[in-house]
Amino acid sequence: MTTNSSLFETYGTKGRTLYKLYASFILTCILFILFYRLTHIPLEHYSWTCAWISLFASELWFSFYWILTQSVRWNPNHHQTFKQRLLQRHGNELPGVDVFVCTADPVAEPPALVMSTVLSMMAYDYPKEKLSVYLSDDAGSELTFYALCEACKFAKHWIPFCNNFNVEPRSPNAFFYKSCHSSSNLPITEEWSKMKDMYEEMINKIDFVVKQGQVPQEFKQQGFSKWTPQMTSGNHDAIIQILVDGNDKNSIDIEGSLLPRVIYMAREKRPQYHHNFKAGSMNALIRVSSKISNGPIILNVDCDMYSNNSQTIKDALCFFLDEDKGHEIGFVQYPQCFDNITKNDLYENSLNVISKIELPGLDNWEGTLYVGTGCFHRREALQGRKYTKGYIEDWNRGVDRTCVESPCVLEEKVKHLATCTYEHNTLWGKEMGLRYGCAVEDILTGITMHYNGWKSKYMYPKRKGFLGVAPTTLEQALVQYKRWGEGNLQIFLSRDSPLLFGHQKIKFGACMGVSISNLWAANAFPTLNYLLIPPLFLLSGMSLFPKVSSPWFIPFVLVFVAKHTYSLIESLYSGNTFKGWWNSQRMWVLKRITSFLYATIDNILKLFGVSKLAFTITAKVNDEDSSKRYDQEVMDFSSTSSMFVIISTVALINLFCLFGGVMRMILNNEGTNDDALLIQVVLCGLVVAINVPIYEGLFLRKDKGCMPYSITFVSLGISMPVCMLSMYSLSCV
Ligand SMILES: O=c1ccn([C@@H]2O[C@H](COP(=O)(O)OP(=O)(O)O[C@H]3O[C@H](CO)[C@@H](O)[C@H](O)[C@H]3O)[C@@H](O)[C@H]2O)c(=O)[nH]1
Ligand SMILES: [Mn+2]
Repeated sequence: MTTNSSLFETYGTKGRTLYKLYASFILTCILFILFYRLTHIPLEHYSWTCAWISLFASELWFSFYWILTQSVRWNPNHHQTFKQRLLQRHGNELPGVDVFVCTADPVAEPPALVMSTVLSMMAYDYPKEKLSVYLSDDAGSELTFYALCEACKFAKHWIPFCNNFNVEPRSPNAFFYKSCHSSSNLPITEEWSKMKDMYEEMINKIDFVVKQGQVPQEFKQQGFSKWTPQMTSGNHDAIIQILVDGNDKNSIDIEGSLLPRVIYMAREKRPQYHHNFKAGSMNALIRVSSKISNGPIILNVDCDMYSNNSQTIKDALCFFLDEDKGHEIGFVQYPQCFDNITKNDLYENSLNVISKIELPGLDNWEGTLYVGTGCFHRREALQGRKYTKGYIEDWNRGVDRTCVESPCVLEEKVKHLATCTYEHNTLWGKEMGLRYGCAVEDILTGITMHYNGWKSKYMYPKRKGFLGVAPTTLEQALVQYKRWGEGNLQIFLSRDSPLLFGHQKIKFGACMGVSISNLWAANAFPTLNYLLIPPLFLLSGMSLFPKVSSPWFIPFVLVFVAKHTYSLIESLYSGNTFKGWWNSQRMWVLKRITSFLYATIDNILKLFGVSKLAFTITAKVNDEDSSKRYDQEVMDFSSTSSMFVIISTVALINLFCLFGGVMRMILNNEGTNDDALLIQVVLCGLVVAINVPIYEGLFLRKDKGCMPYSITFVSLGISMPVCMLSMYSLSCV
């Protein structure tokens, strides 16, 4: 129910009855397939029986997984916000908002890029006295600190420029790039050129310093004394620097308006203490900010995620401040969108289907995911408070700074909150703040907040709220998914598992929906099985599927055709191209047999205490050569990753089996048996078709991005004997 006093409105998706009919149809066919498998087990020889049962097991798993994916397709939710009403009602007393930006490595995450994010955050269309931007630098790098000092100077010009010309997006990097490369509505005026020159000057300075690897003495201003020569990124004191302080008369831009607060933080690092990656830095930020600005709303972004829409804060506040439902909302998540996706999305980085279908679907169950960036939190909820009926937020919460301390005094006063030992014997990382010990701390933290009784909203606005950088090589994409798959499976196996233990705490639909990603990794073995067994048996002429003439053939074909047609429609609806869908089908296979396989193995090793948690940061820049390949949508194999061995081996086995199997059928001319092998031929043929870029990388391409020779040799060395052995041993039985 919505009244015209609501600050937001929710509506479902059209055509759900049709969808439910389709789903029931698929379910019926699936049941037929499973029944067929159970009632037709071949008992002639052992290997055939085993293969049959293994396919049955895979199909059973895929069926179960498919049922999970229905939860988010049942009725995806969408929201509309009313910012005008918000301003009418709360315009004069909007809550304080603290923005947290995390960075961790000045090489993988160049300071110039991070500053564009920071500047876009500073330039939000929001009362500046209510806005504070915190940058956590896990590398404790003076290069990043230098860049931030420069960015604060530049902001004095940039923010008034944004206001005067209604600039969008407010990341200078994205803005100038976009206005040079596409038709921008802003004419190239004198101001525009002046601003661009100023921006380039700043970037050149930052890049110069980064290239030098240190800040030249003459560039050093106040604050740099905290960096000593002995300091390393993994071993240093806590550093907190208030660069722009709201109370300071000098904190104004060139037009005399107040600037938002800007704070730099590098928490203490010592080799003997685990720093808990991003979760650790977020928790330090929560504590430090509580003494400096203490905004009741926290916005968290990754260092590459700039604000693409200056109205997003107001947009998000429409949820929190809604008189009817706002009090129970713990967080509002915006989709993770990217600026560098190519037309056909070669590595399926866009997350389009997740953003357009799955997260809105989870919203319907009041339990969307916190995905680590582009998320607004209620500070109290993030700190671990449980929701209780009648809870009333104090939106005026803040820090009483009437008896003003100087920034230097304040910096020293809050330093202890960012030390290694502060959290010892506290609930931080367990029940307070972001949760520790998981590679997807964001997902786990979101789930915990739901367990604590908070609801969440997922908002996909017309103009995207945030844009970031997606991985641009195959290896980076797979490594990122390995981390995600691993962390998610760990959640599934833990006491926080929504599917196993969440029923009483959150809606069952949410338990199912969250488990889709929790169980990504578990698809590895069933998929490998399906990619290897049918082709190897095709090679030996042994059928594992019904004949074309058998009535049991029908459910197999129906499921296959209907499921893929639907996935194509869904993909097109979510904004992909046809080729993009085809690419996503390939990545679906590649991720499952590498990232998710490794993720599963790592989880097993972790159970035995062998493997330790790691966080490989995704590089946000690449060399020119590989960027060019990415822009041209040519797959990049230029590394000797063991993942590529698996990919090549599976692709080669399918190629050999298709070739050998079809040859055998032609030579033997086994008319009746051909009929029984058709599904295997088609399956194998599709796997080969999808792997064409892999074969090109192995044998045809000569550029720097082709498959390294060592990988070609090793994968040939594995796939050929496997095919020969299986042909020989299976033909003998
Ligand atoms: O020790 C660390 C490691 C990472 N980060 C920051 O965490 C963010 C995410 O790292 P990135 O390498 O870009 O990983 P992604 O896979 O792109 O990140 C997604 O997945 C992560 C969980 O695996 C979440 O933490 C992120 O918020 C989410 O965007 C970046 O800003 C990093 O600077 C830290 O602050 N400290
Ligand atoms: Mn990232």
